[in-house]
Amino acid sequence: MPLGDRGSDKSEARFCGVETDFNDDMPQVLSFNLSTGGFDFVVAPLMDPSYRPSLVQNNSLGSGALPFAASDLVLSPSQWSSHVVGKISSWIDLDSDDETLRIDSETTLKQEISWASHLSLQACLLPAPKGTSCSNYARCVNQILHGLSNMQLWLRIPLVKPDDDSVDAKPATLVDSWEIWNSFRLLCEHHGQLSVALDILSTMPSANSLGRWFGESVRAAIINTDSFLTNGRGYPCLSKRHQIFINRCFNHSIQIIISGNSGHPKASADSNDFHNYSVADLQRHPLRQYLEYVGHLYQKLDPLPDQERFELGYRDFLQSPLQPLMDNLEAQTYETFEKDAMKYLQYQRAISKALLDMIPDEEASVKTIVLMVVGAGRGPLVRASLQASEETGRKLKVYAVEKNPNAVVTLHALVRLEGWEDTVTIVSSDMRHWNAPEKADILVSELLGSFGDNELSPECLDGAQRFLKPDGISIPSSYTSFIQPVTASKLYNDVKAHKDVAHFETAYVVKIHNAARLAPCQSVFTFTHPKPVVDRESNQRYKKLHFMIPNDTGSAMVHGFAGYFDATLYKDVHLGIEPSTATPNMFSWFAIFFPLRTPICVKPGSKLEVDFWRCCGTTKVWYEWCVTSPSPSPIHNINGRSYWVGL
Ligand SMILES: C[S@@+](CC[C@H](N)C(=O)[O-])C[C@H]1O[C@@H](n2cnc3c(N)ncnc32)[C@H](O)[C@@H]1O
Repeated sequence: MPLGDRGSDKSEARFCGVETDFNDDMPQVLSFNLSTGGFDFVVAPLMDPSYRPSLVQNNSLGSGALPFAASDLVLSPSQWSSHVVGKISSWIDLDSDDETLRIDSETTLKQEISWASHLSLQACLLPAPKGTSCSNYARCVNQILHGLSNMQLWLRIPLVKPDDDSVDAKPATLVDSWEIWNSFRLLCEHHGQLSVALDILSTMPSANSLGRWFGESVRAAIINTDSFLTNGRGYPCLSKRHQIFINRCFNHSIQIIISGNSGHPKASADSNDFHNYSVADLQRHPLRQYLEYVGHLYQKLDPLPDQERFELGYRDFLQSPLQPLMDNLEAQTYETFEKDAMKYLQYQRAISKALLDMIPDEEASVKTIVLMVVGAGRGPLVRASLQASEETGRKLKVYAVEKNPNAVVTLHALVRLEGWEDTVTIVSSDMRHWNAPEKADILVSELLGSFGDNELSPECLDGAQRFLKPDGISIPSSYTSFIQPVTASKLYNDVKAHKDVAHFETAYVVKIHNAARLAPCQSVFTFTHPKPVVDRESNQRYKKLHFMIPNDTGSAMVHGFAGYFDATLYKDVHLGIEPSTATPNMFSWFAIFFPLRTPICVKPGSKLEVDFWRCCGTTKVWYEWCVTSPSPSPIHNINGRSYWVGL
């Protein structure tokens, strides 16, 4: 379905559909709901609900033609595909004990999907599984999925989760509907074209349990008119909890579908009975008030900040991490870094503090500090250092060391352009091999990846430490990586699409958006510079982590781990992307994602045990990771066979 994202002009956003009953006048259904109603698409049955294959055969009525709602000719191909979602007959029950019903259901489901494919519909809405056991339904859908081209199948799932402490819950509602979805998609092997349409009821589960749905493949939220309240003026409105949920749906590009009959004084008449309307009635679609209310919620959202708008295209898009040591970065990569004013401001603050600590005011005019920017790129940290010198009145002698010969060309140009001749010396060398003519008071570097040490800052700074004075300062002075388990079905399916183990054993840089964070972050590896004597041996690390899954979220699926870093530049000046302490308005780093080959289901209140290793060889550094509880996963990326960072 066409769908505007929150970055586009709000007036053009398209996000709301309407569910209709069976009607064989498809052009009228479309024009009434799209033109009069203002909806963007219609969820319409494809077949007469009274049709049963067994009855047709028994009565020998079959003429070969099936009782579809309309011939393909009544709408243009683009109308079918852009404005109609096929609604599969809701009577079907593929797990019924009644064999006739079961067989009729399978036949009908396959006929309807085949017809929907013929019409090139983008999606079909599958009725909710009738009970908790849905294996035959899933088998049949799985067969269909394996023969589908592009169509999405949206499995209707009522949004229910009984509270653990609810005493009055009826047995039928004692099922967490996420469990139904979970068994269905496991039976269908996480097929990428199977997603969810959540039926929003008048009562909402707890906010904590709702969160996990935003990491699942939810395409639509169906709000029944019964779930609306009536405001003081007789118009439909939603409870605060519903509003919060719908706002999150907008933010996750989940389309809204209005379903049911008008039950509010200011929105009268039956939406499906438009044949009996007067001309005046037809001016006003009975569900239009509901749509307008949803539109009003959308309009009320705060506009996305510029940076978020800019990053819309990167949401959930997997990228290979940079290898700035092994590869030479390109001009446009440097340019992107250089736009991140916040990053350099933090460095300038840290350098200023260090300069002030190093030289008291009375010695400022007689002493010169030797500062080396190692991995200078195209010079922004040189500039930040010179600004700190100016700000504090401390004199500097700067060396800019860079191993990328192309960036060195720019550095030489900058010396002339910015008048750095008397202060800055450019050195074209790998810091690990440079014979420095003197020792440094301060080493400034930014060799950090999304996971802190993953661009080999530890190894590079180990090499540079030779030319730092014994009491010298490194900026950053330390950095720590963090991980947290996430539900991220989109990322998981994108990795899976490569159909090989290697992609499941690779870490990706990604702006994680459609994800549910299942437990707070925990720290993984820390590196300190200059390297303390106890650490001198190696940069190998091993950490076992225990995540507690909260009690009130319900079960959830772990598709992998989101990774972040936080760096202490100097004393209290830090820089990082760990969500609870992230530096605001900084965009140089997205998170990193470590996938799991097989997603792992975690129960509320249970413990998730994860192991992470940082391994070092003579030519490469790599991570290995695994889950040991609730069930063991294979150890990923053994010997760095799939993903490594070159030294
Ligand atoms: C992440 S970039 C940062 C560049 C620049 N400081 C900035 O903030 O825009 C890291 C830079 O360090 C350089 N670099 C990485 N390892 C190095 C090494 N061993 N010796 C010298 N330069 C290195 C890379 O070529 C790259 O220019």
